[in-house]
Amino acid sequence: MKITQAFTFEAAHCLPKAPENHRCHQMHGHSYHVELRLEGPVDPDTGFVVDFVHVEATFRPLLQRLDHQCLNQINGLENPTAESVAIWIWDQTKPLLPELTSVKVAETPTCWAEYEGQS
Ligand SMILES: Nc1nc2c(c(=O)[nH]1)N=C([C@H](O)[C@H](O)COP(=O)(O)OP(=O)(O)OP(=O)(O)O)CN2
Ligand SMILES: [Zn+2]
Repeated sequence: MKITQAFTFEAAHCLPKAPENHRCHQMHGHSYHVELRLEGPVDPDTGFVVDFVHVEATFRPLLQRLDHQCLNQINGLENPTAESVAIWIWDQTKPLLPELTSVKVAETPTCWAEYEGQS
């Protein structure tokens, strides 16, 4: 069974490795949309794969590190593409939520990166 929980945060970023004439080279902001997907058997007692309340409580401290921040100033996010934000979230969340199978990070409703580990 797959379950997904969605979160949002507001943040500024620039992409220093993009060419200077690239529109994302300059500082700008996004309303980021994050989806955490978890997979596992449904516990016959609770009816849950993992309690959404537990997922939210586990992810909240990481979300607070991102929300209303300049992502470039966060360790490991010096080049904060959607891809690198997804990997950063995965690396810190997977040890806490072993059932995690995918992290999706959308900068806009039409652009996102999805990371499933090790690629
Ligand atoms: N593969 C990637 N390509 C780009 C990334 C990325 O993270 N991974 N990021 C950007 C910029 O952050 C850019 O802001 C992305 O948004 P954009 O497509 O430009 O959409 P905007 O909302 O900023 O602009 P619109 O006016 O809505 O088009 C670029 N590429
Ligand atoms: Zn951007």
